[in-house]
Amino acid sequence: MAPILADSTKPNVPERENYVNSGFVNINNPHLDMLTEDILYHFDLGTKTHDLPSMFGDVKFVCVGGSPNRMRSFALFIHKELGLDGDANNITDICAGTDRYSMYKVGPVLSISHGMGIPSISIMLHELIKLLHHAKCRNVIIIRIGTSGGIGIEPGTVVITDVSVDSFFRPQFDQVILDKVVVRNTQLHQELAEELLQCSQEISSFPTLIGHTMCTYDFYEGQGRLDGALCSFSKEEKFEYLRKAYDAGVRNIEMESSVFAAMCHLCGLKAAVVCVTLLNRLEGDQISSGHNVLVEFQRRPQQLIAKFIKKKLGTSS
Ligand SMILES: O=P(O)(O)O[C@@H]1C[C@H](O)[C@@H](CO)O1
Ligand SMILES: O=c1cc[nH]c(=O)[nH]1
Repeated sequence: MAPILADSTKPNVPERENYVNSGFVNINNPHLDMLTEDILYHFDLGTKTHDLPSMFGDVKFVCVGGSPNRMRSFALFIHKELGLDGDANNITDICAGTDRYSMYKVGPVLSISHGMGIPSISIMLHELIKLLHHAKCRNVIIIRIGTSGGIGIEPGTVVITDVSVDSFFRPQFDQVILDKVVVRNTQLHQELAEELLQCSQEISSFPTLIGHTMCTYDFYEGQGRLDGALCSFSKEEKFEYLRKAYDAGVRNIEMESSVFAAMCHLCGLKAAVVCVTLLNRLEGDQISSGHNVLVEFQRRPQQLIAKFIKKKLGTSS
């Protein structure tokens, strides 16, 4: 068993100040100072090949989500919502030189895909956080707009995460570093979550709530599904587990929030996780709603975040 450590990478400032440290991103890696060039390999960007401050210095909102198509749609949507000049269809993928992630910039909004699961979003976040640092961005808000499985709530409900919990309902992310397990905090920014909930009250077309989000390493066995290629537990055991999760305050399950919360927290980025629920896991495992319903569900977090961004920019009517 690897030794378990409390996190030693924590910036040496009180919790609250972590978010107001001149508004810059807190990078906590002394080795970076030794690099003459930093290549953000999975973005196909670099400090010598690209002028990152002029390309990204004005970014104030970063929205991330699993699918490249969703993040392109979000970029087109936010372009329209912000009433920006030019033809949105000309928006190009900044990461077109690689097929790992897609990235679109629309005014002060960056929309990036992160793929599925903790390893994929974690790589993207390392490079994104360094990009924000190199670009000297300040006061950035980062929001994951995703999909999830709900527990005991109506499909289509949008859940704003207060804390991400692991499969044992613990508010922590266990990062393996060398031969040690480093335990990291997975609290999301509470005021931001409240602000988003308030914003949602102005949208009457779908329910929104704040709750715990369980982050797993897998979609099937890891989320207690009976319909994977492998399953070693009974239907009764599945329901007992999901009911325990509900009683612990979990309202939805997805696969990225824990590392997202942990890394953003450590780097002083104000972060939120806003996921729509595609089904109620107490009613089934298969995502059987029609294509149009699922498309409409996926737009819900986008609508909420567009409203929030417009409010923040003072452009909402
Ligand atoms: O960002 P998305 O909505 O793709 O994230 C959830 C969690 C997994 O990555 C994926 C599973 O279908 O959906
Ligand atoms: O059930 C679900 C649906 C979407 N994403 C998940 O991780 N789980």
